[in-house]
Amino acid sequence: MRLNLSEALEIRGVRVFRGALDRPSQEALVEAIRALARAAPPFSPVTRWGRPMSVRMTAAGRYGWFSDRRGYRYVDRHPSGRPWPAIPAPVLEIWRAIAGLDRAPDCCLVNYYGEGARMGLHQDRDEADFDWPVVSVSLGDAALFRVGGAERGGSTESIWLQSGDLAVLGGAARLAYHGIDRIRFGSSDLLPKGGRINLTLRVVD
Ligand SMILES: O=C(O)CCC(=O)C(=O)O
Ligand SMILES: [Fe+2]
Repeated sequence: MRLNLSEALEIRGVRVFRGALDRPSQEALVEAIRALARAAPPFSPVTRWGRPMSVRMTAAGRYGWFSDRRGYRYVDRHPSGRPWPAIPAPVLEIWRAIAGLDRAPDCCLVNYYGEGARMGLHQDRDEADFDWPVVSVSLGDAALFRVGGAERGGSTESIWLQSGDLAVLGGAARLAYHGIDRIRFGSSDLLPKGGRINLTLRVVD
């Protein structure tokens, strides 16, 4: 992994490292995610109101995130009943560069955005310790990322996340509301069928 953290900007306290991953690094990540998805096939979680989410998901690590009519939670197994695969080494390298060596992430959540997929404004608050950041990696098509404050209903700002960008929700922005309004389908040629992959690295418990 070649990481370039020199081009940093901030949106509502969320740090964005533009072009942090060069093309070979992005391709290496996609390869690793392909292998992960063979071991833990992506699925469409259902919200607690019974609606399938437009994003497909899978995960690696000790925990993956799951949702059904009982609500949202971390679980230690893929829906198949098998444990989640290990977090790929290049993904761990990104975490170490941002969050250091003291703690490895427990979860690498993998979100797949096809044409028309989006993710509503939410906080990442199912983790036990908000001192650890959530580190997000964007691969493939550009995505309109919206960020607000720690309270629902406040003002928001938006930025297009591009393939190879990292975003870090940490410090005062750890509980910032955020979401993906839309993707610009087909804007990147990283993924042969188009779409976007987002990875989020999290310390869970
Ligand atoms: O796709 C993204 O960039 C954000 C994903 C996200 O917020 C999440 O998985 O909690
Ligand atoms: Fe999130």
